Amino acid sequence: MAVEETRKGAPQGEVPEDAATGCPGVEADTAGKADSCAGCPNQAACASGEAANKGPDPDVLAIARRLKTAVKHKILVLSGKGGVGKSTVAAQLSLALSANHSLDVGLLDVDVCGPSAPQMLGVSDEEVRMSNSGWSPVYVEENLGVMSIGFMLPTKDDAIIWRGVRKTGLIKQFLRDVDWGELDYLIVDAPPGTSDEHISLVQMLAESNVDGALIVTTPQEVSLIDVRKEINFCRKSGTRVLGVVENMAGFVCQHCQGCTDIFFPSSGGAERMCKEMDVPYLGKIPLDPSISRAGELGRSVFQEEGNAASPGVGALRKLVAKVRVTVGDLNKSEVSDEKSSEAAKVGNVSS
Ligand SMILES: Nc1ncnc2c1ncn2[C@@H]1O[C@H](COP(=O)(O)OP(=O)(O)OP(=O)(O)O)[C@@H](O)[C@H]1O
Repeated sequence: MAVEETRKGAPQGEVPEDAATGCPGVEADTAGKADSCAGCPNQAACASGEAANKGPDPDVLAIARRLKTAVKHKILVLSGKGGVGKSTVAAQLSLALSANHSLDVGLLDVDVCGPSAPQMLGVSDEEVRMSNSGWSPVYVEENLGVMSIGFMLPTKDDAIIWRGVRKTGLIKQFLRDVDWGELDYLIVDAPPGTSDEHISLVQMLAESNVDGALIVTTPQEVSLIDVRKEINFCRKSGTRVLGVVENMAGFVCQHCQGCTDIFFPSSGGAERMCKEMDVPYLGKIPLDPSISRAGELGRSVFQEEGNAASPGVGALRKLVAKVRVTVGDLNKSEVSDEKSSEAAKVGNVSS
């Protein structure tokens, strides 16, 4: 039915068999970019021009030249809903990886409406510089660079009131024009949801060998509903789901050690949803004051004094190791060695 409707609206021969309802046709200027293209299996091929044999989009190729081989692992950090801790996970993952001085790490914050990486990495007063080879990231450490639209706003309180096209244009520029050099990891903090910017991000990276997406949720059904959509979006766009991490899952009282579910998992939480949707579950991170304090102060939660025993830190540490195993940077035996190595606790195992 959907395909029939589609075919009525587009010139003969231009609509793929499995096209989504409202397909504008593979030759159209809006091919792969129209609202109706969201979730269509041909979206990336149409957007790149491949479906119409127009040849791939030159920007997609330019991004691939920059990132495909120079950056070993590219991980998108996604969430269905805002405020679930996506930027916190992206920032702490970057900080934890870069604690291993043999790893070069970049954090690209393309959450254009709520850029928080500069604050979470403690570099909000820095400015981005332009060089002959592109924009230079701001360096938190010698082996940790960050790029965010937050650096380009005149003041911290300025809002970005841009239409979708301009936002997606900026994301494209960030992917194409930031000179990261060689990296072991590029962590991309994406906008929440499955918005236009989000779709463009995946399209723009279509030729860059992205490892996959790490999806952050809270235990509540309101967040899980959106995560299911996010997982379906990943499937349709050919993005591997590296796993789902359940953030803010319980609060452990520092006085009595009792655990309270602040965000009640009414439908069984993320673990059950992962089983139902057949995607990896990467574990829980509790609500932990040491995590929010580290984010506020722009520091690594792993290196803050007195945090070693806090439940959130242990959970984040396990997550970092699981992510490294999932992308093939560590094997499981190296992870078990981690338990006896203090340095390895922040993912500091030679790769
Ligand atoms: N496990 C946690 N324990 C304590 N505080 C947390 C935890 N995770 C996140 N937070 C806090 O929750 C707030 C929201 O987190 P964050 O900004 O990372 O969410 P987000 O999903 O990136 O939001 P947005 O999509 O709106 O950018 C922050 O103040 C952060 O410090």
